[in-house]
Amino acid sequence: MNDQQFMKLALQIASATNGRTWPNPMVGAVVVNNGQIVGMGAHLKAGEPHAEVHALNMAGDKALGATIYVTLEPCSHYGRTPPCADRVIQSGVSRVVIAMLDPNPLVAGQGAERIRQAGIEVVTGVLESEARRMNEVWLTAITKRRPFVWMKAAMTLDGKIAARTGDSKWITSESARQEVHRYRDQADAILVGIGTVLADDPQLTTRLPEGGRSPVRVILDTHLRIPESARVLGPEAPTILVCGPNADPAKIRSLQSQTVDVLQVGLDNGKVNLHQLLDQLYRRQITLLLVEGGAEVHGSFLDAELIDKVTMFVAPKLIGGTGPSPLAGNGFSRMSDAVQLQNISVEMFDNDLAVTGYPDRQ
Ligand SMILES: Nc1c(/N=C/[C@H](O)[C@H](O)[C@H](O)COP(=O)(O)O)[nH]c(=O)[nH]c1=O
Ligand SMILES: Nc1c(N[C@@H]2O[C@H](COP(=O)(O)O)[C@@H](O)[C@H]2O)[nH]c(=O)[nH]c1=O
Ligand SMILES: [Zn+2]
Repeated sequence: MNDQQFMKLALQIASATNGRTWPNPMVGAVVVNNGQIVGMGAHLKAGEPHAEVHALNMAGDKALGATIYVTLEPCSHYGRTPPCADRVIQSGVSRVVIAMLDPNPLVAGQGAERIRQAGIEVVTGVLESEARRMNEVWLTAITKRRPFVWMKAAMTLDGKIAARTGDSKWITSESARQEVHRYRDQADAILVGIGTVLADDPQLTTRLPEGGRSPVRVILDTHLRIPESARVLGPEAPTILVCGPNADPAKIRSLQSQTVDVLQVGLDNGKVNLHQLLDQLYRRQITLLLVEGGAEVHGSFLDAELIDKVTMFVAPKLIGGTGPSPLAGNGFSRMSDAVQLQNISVEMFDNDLAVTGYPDRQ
């Protein structure tokens, strides 16, 4: 096997920890001596040992003269764990192959430099784009200091998220909706607007055959119109109600509970300031925010240029009429100003399409 194949293995081990290492990145490491794998490991949970440490512990003295493949530059700082760069140097490996440098300002090339200074050969950029894509969430969070925003919507072929009566059950198939629960299982938080709560009374929990973890529920509700009976106020997952500065204090107190928090943020012409909201959510260590609608919320995230990834489910059915489309808000006046999506992928769930893309940011 060559460098790319061993790095591919390290990436596969890392991606198996999807959604569980936050607010840390997913990282995998493989130690190879004379073409034989002598150690491998992944970072399993923030605060626990890093991938390199697991792999080098497994290799033991077989690390001597070996090559270590790691999907992220060995760290060089004392966070919740000691620096991997030192561990790598002590291990006796003679070559370090890195997929991507670590943009965390605490590391940012210093790890690789320290290893080079110790006279060890360092190669970088092997399967770099795969490594960046795998940690797209963490990369956005660590560089932009806000959660990665993943917009998910579902519409009929004629572009509606509900009938003109508001009825929306169901647009997509059971298997497409199950895929959405796998997104929720990965997400740290899920966000909807009060309109969706009033229309659908959603639970917004993760309900997979194998269980899954329910994200924090974030409800944009500027004037706290949410009824006390709303299912999202239940105890099965934490809920953050986001309202404006002049919401009724009595209502705030009546809504607060063991699992319900009320977060007041500033308003931008009558709507929640999304930059302030994301800053507050980031402070709560939320790095992947799944935005599930409705149209006004999606439109305001688009207007604020805060969408990092889009998945649109398209069901091959026609509802007709003047029902709502997936994105409202201000939008753009010219088609040439439309947000162009890149790195498009299309999946099918029964007859439903799931189109995923990334807004192309110049
Ligand atoms: N109506 C449809 C969707 N509707 C999405 C709305 O957010 C809806 O309120 C929630 O999905 C309901 O959440 P919960 O199941 O109660 O946790 N989303 C979809 O992907 N397909 C559809 O057909
Ligand atoms: N998970 C991971 C790294 N994560 C890096 O270290 C930071 C977290 O440090 P700590 O708080 O000590 O866990 C994280 O933000 C990222 O920059 N580095 C690595 O060498 N290998 C790993 O497996
Ligand atoms: Zn480390």
